[in-house]
Amino acid sequence: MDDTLYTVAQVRAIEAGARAQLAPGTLMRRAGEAAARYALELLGGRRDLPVLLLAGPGNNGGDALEMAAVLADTGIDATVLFPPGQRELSEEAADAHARARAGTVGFIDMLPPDGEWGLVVDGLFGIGLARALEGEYRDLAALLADMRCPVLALDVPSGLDADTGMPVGPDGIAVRATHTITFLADKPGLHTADGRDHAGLVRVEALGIDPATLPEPAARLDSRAVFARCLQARRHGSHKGSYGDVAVIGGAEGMLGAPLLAARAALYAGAGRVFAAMLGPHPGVDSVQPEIMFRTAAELAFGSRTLVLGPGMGGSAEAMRLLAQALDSTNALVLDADALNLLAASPELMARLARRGAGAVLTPHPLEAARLLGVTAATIQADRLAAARSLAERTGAVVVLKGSGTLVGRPDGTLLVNPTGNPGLATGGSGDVLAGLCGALLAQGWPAWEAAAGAVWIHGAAADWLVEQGIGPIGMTAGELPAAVRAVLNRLVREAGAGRP
Ligand SMILES: NC(=O)C1=CN([C@@H]2O[C@H](COP(=O)(O)OP(=O)(O)OC[C@H]3O[C@@H](n4cnc5c(N)ncnc54)[C@H](OP(=O)(O)O)[C@@H]3O)[C@@H](O)[C@H]2O)[C@@H](O)CC1
Ligand SMILES: Nc1ncnc2c1ncn2[C@@H]1O[C@H](COP(=O)(O)OP(=O)(O)O)[C@@H](O)[C@H]1O
Ligand SMILES: [K+]
Repeated sequence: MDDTLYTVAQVRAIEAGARAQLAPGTLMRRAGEAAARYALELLGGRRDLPVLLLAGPGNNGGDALEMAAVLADTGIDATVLFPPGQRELSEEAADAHARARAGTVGFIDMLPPDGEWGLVVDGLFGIGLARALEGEYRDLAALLADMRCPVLALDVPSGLDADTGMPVGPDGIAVRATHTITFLADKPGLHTADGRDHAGLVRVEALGIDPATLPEPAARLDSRAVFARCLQARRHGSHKGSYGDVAVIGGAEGMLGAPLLAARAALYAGAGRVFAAMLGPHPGVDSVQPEIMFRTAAELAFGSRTLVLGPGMGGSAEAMRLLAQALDSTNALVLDADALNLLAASPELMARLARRGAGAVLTPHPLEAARLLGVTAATIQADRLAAARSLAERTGAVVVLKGSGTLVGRPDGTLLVNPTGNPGLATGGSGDVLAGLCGALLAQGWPAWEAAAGAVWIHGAAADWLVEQGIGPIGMTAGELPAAVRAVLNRLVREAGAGRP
């Protein structure tokens, strides 16, 4: 699988290199042909339905014109909406325009109110969008939201920043496509922040460029390949001590649920022994999950346990002391929730974390990340990749920046964008499950990078599996995730070992 993601600047450089080797117009022709093939696939047996193509003033519009010409040649009723007042077309877009005009493509300059289409194609703007959509382009993008047919975006949904996954410009809007065919290489903004809502299903069309000639990507999609080497089948000659201990430290008064969810997730993800070390009053046993061993946090011996600090931990002096002790230890750490808020409030604790070196995974959601970087959550979301990079660099830890298209970053700048998961996870406690799962993988000997990448991917895949069974996205609960995590993890291990007797 090609999992590489390139920034707009990188794609421009790749494009320039390719152009130098090819006859003028070749890339646009290939883009139009590939998009037309995809359109036919999306139409399936309904080739009698008309296709509407919106063509903008730049080369994205040129792709749409080229595509319209190809579709018309195959007998499709293709209509191009080419808003009036277009500026001068590039030479290749002008050629595409002439080809479309020469065939049976219909041209309109306003959207008919009662038009019924089998497919609408968004070829308004691609990677050349320089400012927020305005005027008629903004109106057209908004109208596409009401289409009852598939909407195929060419290269990038118009209005979306392909680097960040956010609409371009303050108060900007972007087309919401059901499908995107993106050219030359995949782009991070199609997979994170608002990107998944705007891009829909993403297909990459390399336009004949050999992927082997591409430079090092800005980021990659998270996939099982990242953590495959850690997917080990269990040995008969093993015991609970072989799979590590996880201690979840949290649970200040009135906040027992969060550490319990993390502890259950650790258990279902295969940790040998799981402790819940509570700062506040706590029961002696979890009657649903009696395997969890309760301790009072002050009495917990860290030993060589993997520590998951933060779920429901609060901001007391004791919480701060435990965090400082954990940071000074050599134990593998997952820092979540209140542990992150304490870190954000204390330059001294941040310095200890940075001094610590490897072995810590931080799992902030955007607001926690904002506190850590001293900015707003909106600033984090405006460029999630930059935020994840900066946090990993400043803390020296592996950073998981949560939310749709979760990012996993490490201090050397390596970045993953997670493609699994769904909005069923937008429910209280799902982050606690992620922290516990990550702790269990660390306890079983996975290095921090693989544990973070694996936990994020598996957590999302578990939620996807629940949705497939009708359990969510609406009403999915965090408590349902651990068993789904277990199912996914066992499947991955089975598949990794396939072929072995
Ligand atoms: N990369 C590749 O290899 C290949 C790329 N190809 C295709 O080319 C696309 C990139 O083409 P592109 O550079 O012409 O940019 P594009 O997105 O069409 O828009 C730029 C135009 O819009 C204008 N403009 C900008 N913002 C505006 C706004 N808010 N409101 C109004 N106008 C605005 C801007 O003019 P400006 O006013 O800024 O001077 C300019 O005229 C790429 O996404 C892909 O589809 C393929 O053909 C083959 C291979
Ligand atoms: N819309 C979404 N799509 C995909 N994943 C999501 C979405 N919303 C939340 N998540 C995931 O759910 C988890 C929520 O974590 P967090 O915000 O810490 O919640 P809590 O504190 O309630 O546990 C994270 O792993 C996040 O990436
Ligand atoms: K587009």
